[in-house]
Amino acid sequence: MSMQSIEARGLVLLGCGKMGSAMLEGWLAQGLSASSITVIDPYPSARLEALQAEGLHLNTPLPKAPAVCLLAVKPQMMAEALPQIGDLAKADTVFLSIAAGTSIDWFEGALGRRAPIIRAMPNTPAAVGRGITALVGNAQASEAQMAMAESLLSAVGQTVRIEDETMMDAITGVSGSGPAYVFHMIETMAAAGVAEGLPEDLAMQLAKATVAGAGVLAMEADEDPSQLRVNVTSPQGTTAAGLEVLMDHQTGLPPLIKRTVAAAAERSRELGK
Ligand SMILES: NC(=O)C1=CN([C@@H]2O[C@H](COP(=O)(O)OP(=O)(O)OC[C@H]3O[C@@H](n4cnc5c(N)ncnc54)[C@H](O)[C@@H]3O)[C@@H](O)[C@H]2O)C=CC1
Ligand SMILES: O=C(O)[C@@H]1CCC=N1
Repeated sequence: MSMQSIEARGLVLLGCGKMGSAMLEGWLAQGLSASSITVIDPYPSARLEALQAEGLHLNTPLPKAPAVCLLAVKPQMMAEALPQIGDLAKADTVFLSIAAGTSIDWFEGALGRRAPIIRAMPNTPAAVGRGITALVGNAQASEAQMAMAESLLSAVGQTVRIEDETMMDAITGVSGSGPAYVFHMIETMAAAGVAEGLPEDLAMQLAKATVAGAGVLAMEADEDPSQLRVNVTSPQGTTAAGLEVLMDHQTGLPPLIKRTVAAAAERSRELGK
């Protein structure tokens, strides 16, 4: 099964907030037609309402047997929201959850043990086709259904299949939440530039372009990120002076990022309880 079968059978999106809409924008940009998508959301955005003119179904009755139902409400809202799509558990529909923390076992309890369920953790760069999504399926999710979910998710970035669902907490801490850390890095670099005397606009332009450029270089270069770092660093130069602060094992980025990712992973574990 591929994007064509999703186009033909339809896709239901339960909850279309920040992450759901990031993925939706990515799919629309990839050519999935708005008319193949049904969104269920009690608080639709103006963008969703506008997409109705292009054929998107908003809070309408569901198609009988959509290829996939993406579950994208908050973990705390999932139990309340699921009855709206419960009937699809009798159809040959794959449930694809992106909810942090919420386990496959929990979904099997809610939707029935026979339902094909795939748990995924995407991130918001999906909106520009540069996301990364990890996914793992239950025993009922067939290879064809896993491949279908992968083709849907790979339309908005990279995908990686995992075998061990418990890795999802750490994955959430690294890549699910990770864009927020990087955005904060941009904010703090820009603020630091202002503190050094730059105008705000220029500092933000420099910070954004630097993070974006370094990200693309990290993806495209043959060298690994540590070598790319070395390449910037002239002996006794400016970067060496900066990195001495940033790489300090007590007060620098390594212990800070370790604690940051650990706190996010721990919250993911808590959400699963
Ligand atoms: N924001 C992110 O970067 C990421 C979020 N996630 C997961 O995606 C899910 C959604 O997160 P966000 O988009 O950030 O939250 P959000 O709050 O922006 O979106 C949730 C949407 O669900 C809707 N909703 C509330 N009750 C509903 C109901 N009963 N039926 C249908 N829709 C309902 C809300 O109106 C809202 O539009 C969460 O489970 C989160 O763990 C996963 C990866 C990254
Ligand atoms: O903050 C959250 O809980 C969600 C999951 C990963 C990113 N956002």
